[in-house]
Amino acid sequence: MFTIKTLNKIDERGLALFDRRYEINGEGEEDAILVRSAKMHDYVMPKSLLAIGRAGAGVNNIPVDQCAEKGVVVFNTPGANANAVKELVIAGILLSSRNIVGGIQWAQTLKGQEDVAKQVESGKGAFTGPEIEGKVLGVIGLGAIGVLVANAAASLGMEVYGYDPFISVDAAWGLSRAVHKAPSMEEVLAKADYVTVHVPLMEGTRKMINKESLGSMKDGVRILNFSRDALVDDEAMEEATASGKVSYYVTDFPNEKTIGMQNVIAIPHLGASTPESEVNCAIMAAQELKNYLEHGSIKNSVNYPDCEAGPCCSNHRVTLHHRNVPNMVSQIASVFAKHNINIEDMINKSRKDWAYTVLDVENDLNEEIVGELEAIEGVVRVRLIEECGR
Ligand SMILES: NC(=O)C1=CN([C@@H]2O[C@H](COP(=O)(O)OP(=O)(O)OC[C@H]3O[C@@H](n4cnc5c(N)ncnc54)[C@H](O)[C@@H]3O)[C@@H](O)[C@H]2O)C=CC1
Ligand SMILES: O=C(O)C(=O)COP(=O)(O)O
Repeated sequence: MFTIKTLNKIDERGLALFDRRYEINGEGEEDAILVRSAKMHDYVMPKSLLAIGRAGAGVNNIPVDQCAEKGVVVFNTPGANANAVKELVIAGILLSSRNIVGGIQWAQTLKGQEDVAKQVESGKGAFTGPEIEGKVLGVIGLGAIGVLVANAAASLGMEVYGYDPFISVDAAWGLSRAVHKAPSMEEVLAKADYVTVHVPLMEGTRKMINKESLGSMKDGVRILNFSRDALVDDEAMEEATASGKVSYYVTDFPNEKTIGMQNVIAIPHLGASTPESEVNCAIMAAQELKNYLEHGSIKNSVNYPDCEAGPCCSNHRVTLHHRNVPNMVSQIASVFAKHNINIEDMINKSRKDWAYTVLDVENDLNEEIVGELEAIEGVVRVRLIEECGR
C-alpha cells in the first residue's frame, strides 16, 4: 500500500488512477506528494517520501536540489497546461492594448445613471488603444508555452521574434516559420512593442527584467509576465510604469508591491486554471508517480535522469540513487558479486550531478546486502521494489 498526500486540490480524474493499492491523504507517512503551487521549502519531508509530482510546470516552490540529496524524485508535467497559459497571454496582450480593463471599470461607474448609452459614446474616447496586427512581439523563452504564444501571435498578424539559447529540438520543430529567431535578448527587447517572458525562475533568470533591460526597450512597451513575479525587478518596473516607459505591465503573479503600482494589470495566477489543464496535469503527474512507485521508472523528472525500466524481469528489483561520480557501478556490482547474486538486468542513467541505477536480480536480498549498498559513498537511497516477481 502506498500513501499519497496532496498539498493542493488535484483533479479527481488524476486521483482516480490510484487504485486500491493506494491511499490518498491517509494516516500513514506519505510515499509521494502531489502538489501544485504550495510552497514546499519549509516542508518537513518524512523518510518514507520517495517522490513529488508537481501537477504543473514551475518547480520553484519545491526544494529540488535538497530532494535529489535525499533520493526524492521530483516530477513535473511538461506542456500539460501550456495551452491554457497561451490563451491567457493572448488575452493579456489584448488587455494591455485596448484598455479593456479601464473601459469596463469606467462603464461600471455608470450604473444607475440615465443616458448610459449616450455617456458611453461620449466617454469611450478615453479608452482608445492600438491594434496588435503588425506590431512586434518579443517572446523570451521558447518552451512549451513560449512556442504556442509565438505561433498564435504570428497567426494574429503580429511580427514575432523569439529568443531561447537553450531551445529544445522538439520546441524548434514546433515553431512556426513566421517566427523570427533572435540572436540575443537585447535584439528582441530593442525591437519589441510587446515583450512576454516564458522562462523558469532560477538563479540565472531572477530579475532578468531589470533597470538595464527596461532601459533598452522602446518607450511605451507593454510587458507580460505569466511566468513568476521574481523574474522582474519590481522597483525598476515601478519606475518604468510611473514614467510611461512601460505603458502596461500584465502580471499573473501580483505581489504586495506590484498590486499597488500604476498601469499594472494584475491577474490572480489564472494561467493554468482551466478544467482542461487541471485534468491534464493531474493525470500526467499521477501516471508519473505510479510508474515510479510501482516499477522505479522515471519520466519527466527535474532532478533525476529519465529511466524507463519496464516491468521487473526477475525476482527482485533494487534501485539506487547516487552521485554521478566514477566507480559507482563497479562498487554496486561488487556487493552483488560478494553475495553471489546474479544480476539479470541493469540500467544506469545519469543527469548532471545525479545518477540512478536499476538492477533486477534473482536471489532474495537481505538487510545486510541493502546495508552494504547504502554504505557505498555517494549512494543516497536504496529501494527494494515490492511488487516484483515473475
Ligand atoms: N501562469 C501560470 O499559471 C503558469 C506559469 N508557468 C511558468 O512558465 C514557465 C515556462 O513554462 P513552460 O513553457 O511550460 O516551460 P518549458 O520548460 O517548456 O520552457 C521554458 C523555456 O525557457 C527557456 N529558458 C531558460 N532560461 C532562459 C533564458 N535565460 N533566456 C531565454 N530562454 C530561457 C528554456 O530553454 C525553455 O525552452 C514555468 O517555468 C512557470 O514558471 C507555467 C505554467 C503555468
Ligand atoms: O504550472 C505552473 O508553473 C503554474 O504556475 C500553474 O500553477 P497552478 O498549478 O495553477 O498553481
